[in-house]
Amino acid sequence: MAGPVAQSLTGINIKSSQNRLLIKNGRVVNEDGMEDADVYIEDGIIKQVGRNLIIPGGTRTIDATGLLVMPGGIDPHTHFELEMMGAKTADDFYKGTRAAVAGGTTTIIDFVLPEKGQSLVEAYNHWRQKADNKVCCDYALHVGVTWWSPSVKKEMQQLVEEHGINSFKMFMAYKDAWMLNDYELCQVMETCVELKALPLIHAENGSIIARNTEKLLAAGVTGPEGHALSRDEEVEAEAVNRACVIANQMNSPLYIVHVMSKSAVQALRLARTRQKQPLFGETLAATIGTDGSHYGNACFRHAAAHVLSPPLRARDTPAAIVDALAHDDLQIIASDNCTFHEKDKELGKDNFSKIPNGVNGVEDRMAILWQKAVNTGAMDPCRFVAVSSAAAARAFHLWPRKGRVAEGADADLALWDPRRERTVSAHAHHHAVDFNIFEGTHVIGSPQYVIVNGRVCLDDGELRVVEGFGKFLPTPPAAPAAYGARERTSDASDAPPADTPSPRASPVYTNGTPTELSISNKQMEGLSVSGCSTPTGRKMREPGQRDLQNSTFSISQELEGLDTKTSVRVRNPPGGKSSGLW
Ligand SMILES: NC(=O)NCCC(=O)O
Ligand SMILES: [Zn+2]
Ligand SMILES: [Zn+2]
Repeated sequence: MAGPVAQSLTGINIKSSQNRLLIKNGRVVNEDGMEDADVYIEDGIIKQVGRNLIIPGGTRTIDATGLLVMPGGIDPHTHFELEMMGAKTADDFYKGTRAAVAGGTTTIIDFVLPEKGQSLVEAYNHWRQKADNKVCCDYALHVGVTWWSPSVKKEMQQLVEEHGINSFKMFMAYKDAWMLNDYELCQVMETCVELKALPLIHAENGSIIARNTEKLLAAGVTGPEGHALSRDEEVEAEAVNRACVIANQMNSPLYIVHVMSKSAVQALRLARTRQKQPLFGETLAATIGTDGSHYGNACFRHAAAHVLSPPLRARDTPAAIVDALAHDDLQIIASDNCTFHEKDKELGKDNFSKIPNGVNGVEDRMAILWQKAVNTGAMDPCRFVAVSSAAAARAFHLWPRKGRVAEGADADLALWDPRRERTVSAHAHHHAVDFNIFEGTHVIGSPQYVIVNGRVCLDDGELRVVEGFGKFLPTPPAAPAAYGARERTSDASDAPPADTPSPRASPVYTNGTPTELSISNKQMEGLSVSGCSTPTGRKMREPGQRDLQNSTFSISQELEGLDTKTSVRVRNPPGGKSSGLW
């Protein structure tokens, strides 16, 4: 008798402590505001957010005093278990998602990349097989359109309608491998519009890169420095501009992956003034956390470890890219985690064009962003949440189930300690690879707890992930952020579908026409815009924007005198003027 009773009692205890969780005394941060509030979680879902909550007995309590309770990070760009350029990435779906969770990321979106001529659905099934039993956190998938034919078009439809895919990546680079020509890009984008899927673009001019590479090799430049020389900023910016023009002609929204240069940001900024449909810009932790000076390192291993495409840029680029993220020229930060062991990077020992492309980032993305953007004062914690989580949730139609601390949302949380100090190192990271491009970077701010679907996976600094615990997230088409913007005339029209949880507070949007919103200093007196995120990528321009950088606010109020098609929710900070953050 004693055995079964004890077992069942233990079972109850385990069940209750796993299923019920109270996070007390923390400061909840969303993209549009912060509040001191407790968070109660049951069965993987956030059930209550507020003060003086009534909580059932047997609930585990985490004291979050001094911690920021933020939505877990969403990294919309990873490559786990990818075979590329004759090598296979070091991080598989287990080690990759384990590293993600260690750094505060609770959802990743990986890329299915079919071989030329391979069925897209077959490649998708292969990716599901690789990932499903290994992921430690939830994941979704983009599918690459690496070749084109009528059968590919049919399979895109099948993937959207039957397999939960709502985004397709195209390459303007990797000539003779994944690259599509402009005519093909037009057709893929048209198909995306028909399916209400979001087209993603790797924007670099592959033909110029191929020719430059031939010339550099002929001139005896074979080392990793040749990688950057073969594809300078102009080569990226031209492709960004061309991709935007093609999207505009096809009347398509567009998402540019891994924007790496100031010139590319400038091209995006210009395009956005004329773009008819939403335009998203993604950058990488690598871009803000390091720079292209490493390509000149005499050690091949060191220089090659930094090779990715587009390449890292000049030393002034990281600060400029942080600024672009802070001011909504860019909306999202990803990692493009694509790690290769030293022996694989050596495939390009005598020819830089054969170095497998890719770096780490899924683990350190959030801490690097915090260090480079929040600790420097470029960004407030709300904007941090927007670019590291909420904006990706919106773009890929996971919002507000993901990317938000709110009743009804998935209990994916990063309990962030803004005082926790550490030095990034390959000796301490959780990647499979033995090199870290952020080696030696001192960061202040890291997660102390990470909760994945209600399970405490980083527990007071100790990593306790479970292989296969995560699940595949089907992403439906017609994300409002990509396809709903033109119809939107008020916050209400952006309401989530009936089957998704409603957020606690209305998000901030500019919407309607593709004009830039300008707010005068007079209009801004005593007011702060709530959050800085705009799902359509529309910008809020000077002088209003700067005034908003360090603001906290609570009471909603509509600004008068703005274009009637533009609805901006503003909040009056307690006491009239902006106060400190936390
Ligand atoms: N970015 C990179 O260098 N490697 C991963 C493949 C890609 O995203 O282009
Ligand atoms: Zn790419
Ligand atoms: Zn990539």
